[in-house]
Amino acid sequence: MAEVFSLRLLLFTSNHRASRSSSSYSSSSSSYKSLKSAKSNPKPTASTSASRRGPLSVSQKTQKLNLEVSPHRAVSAVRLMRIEFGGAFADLLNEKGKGSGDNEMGYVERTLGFRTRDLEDRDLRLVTDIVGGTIRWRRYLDHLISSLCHDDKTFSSMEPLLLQILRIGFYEIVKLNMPPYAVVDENVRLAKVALRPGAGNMVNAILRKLVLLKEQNSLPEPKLEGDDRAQARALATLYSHPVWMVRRWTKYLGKEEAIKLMAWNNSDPSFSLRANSEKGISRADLETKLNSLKVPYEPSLHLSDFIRIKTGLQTVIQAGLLKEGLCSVQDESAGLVVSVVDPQPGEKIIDCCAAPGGKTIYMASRLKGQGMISAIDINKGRLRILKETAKLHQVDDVVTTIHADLRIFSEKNTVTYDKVLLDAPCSGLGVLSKRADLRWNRRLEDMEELKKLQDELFDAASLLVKPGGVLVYSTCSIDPEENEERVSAFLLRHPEFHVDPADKYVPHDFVTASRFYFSLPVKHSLDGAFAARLVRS
Ligand SMILES: C[S@@+](CC[C@H](N)C(=O)[O-])C[C@H]1O[C@@H](n2cnc3c(N)ncnc32)[C@H](O)[C@@H]1O
Repeated sequence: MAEVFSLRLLLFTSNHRASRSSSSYSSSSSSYKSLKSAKSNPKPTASTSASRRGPLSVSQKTQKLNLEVSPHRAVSAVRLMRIEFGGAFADLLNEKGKGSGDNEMGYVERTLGFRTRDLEDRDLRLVTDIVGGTIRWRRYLDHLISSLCHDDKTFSSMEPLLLQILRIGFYEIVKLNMPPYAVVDENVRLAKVALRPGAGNMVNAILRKLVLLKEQNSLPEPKLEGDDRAQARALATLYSHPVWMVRRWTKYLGKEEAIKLMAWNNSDPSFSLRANSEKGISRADLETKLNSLKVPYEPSLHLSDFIRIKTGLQTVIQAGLLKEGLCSVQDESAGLVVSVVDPQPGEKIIDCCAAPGGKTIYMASRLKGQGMISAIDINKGRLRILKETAKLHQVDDVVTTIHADLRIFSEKNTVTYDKVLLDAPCSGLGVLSKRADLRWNRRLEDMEELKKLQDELFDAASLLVKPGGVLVYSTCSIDPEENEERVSAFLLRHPEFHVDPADKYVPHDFVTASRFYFSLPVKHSLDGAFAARLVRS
């Protein structure tokens, strides 16, 4: 399938002429010229176009034109809408009268005449890159866009799809350094096709201003000046994070480290794969597979069955390695939490917040068929995924799932366990490079609620530990208030527990002064994670 689709669209010829002349940019860049050998998409979009614009006159119906939009941009724009508005996305389409309210891809198909499942691998990768990058850089991009709008109202009242198209264009020009003329041309066309000619003109005017300013090296970036608050706001815009995160990290890590952390969060994430030893797949077997797929990798320095890949995850997925259960995508930082638990064959273990089961399955593989793991979670859907994965990975004989609220389960339960893992619900502040949208979904107020829940779950989990047994509290957060502070508060409430130093279970480099396990993204080039190993007297 061609990278650029020809769309047969019913529009006034005059509209088309106007739209072409309004964009003084031509897509003449060599890299884009090749994309222009578009195959025509036989699916006519006349009826969908008509439904958006009202009934067409006879002259309109007979004047069919070919327009080209790049499918990855169109799909990216609509996907960004769904991510930002979630369930409200369908209503939004109805309100604006541009869709019947079903799913995003139905909307793309009706409006633009192609289906996401028809996208080529290359386009799918572009969608991933553009969506991830545009979300990460949202605050920064919006600052630039609003600075280049006529007035504040133009920006604040901008219709959502138009804003997404502009964000994509700004991201491509400023952060991806793509050929600006091609980007302007393609995004203008997308705005015209997906919205109306006037929207295309607006995209054209704003993107052209941007290109000019970029060429003159005078982008309207915020200055790092004024008091702490003003500087935090400027940093938040420059590195595109919420202000409260900048203030928190500046407080706990210092300004320089906070900046490095934000830069890390904005970089392309790398992934680790775990060879599925439960199914008899060794790391060497996985390496052979990756070699044949031409996916570059590096063996983990810390875990014998892990491999790091910077690119090629799509290839791994498409080759069916995950579907066949030959390997799992699991960050080494999560693998090291399992090392802190140190599951041994024959042990009775309970994983208290288990779903979707990354750690449960890895722990089960370390039991080598001897022992048992009870996996509790309050979320039925996620627990179902865990159950299916256990089956796929052939560890379902040692894993039992329990759908329950841990706080209620532990009060009624009389059984105690050798080892208890509490991988607590947390802010996820250690995984922001992988979870591009998470930074915008977390609020400072969430932290207080989370800490209360973490304390309650910690107390509940402690009831399940047998005398002499082990309790591991872990998070994928780098925030001391969710980590060390929760453990200190727990130890004050529970003097029957003491710290078992993490040094025996993970490399020294990952052990804090308080003898907990801690991976820090900038230092270890992994996700952030924390684990405290406690023993009951
Ligand atoms: C950080 S995630 C666990 C990730 C999991 N350990 C893994 O490695 O794949 C936290 C989990 O806690 C569960 N949870 C939250 N509140 C709970 C409760 N009161 N009882 C049991 N599970 C709960 C959530 O549904 C979520 O699946």
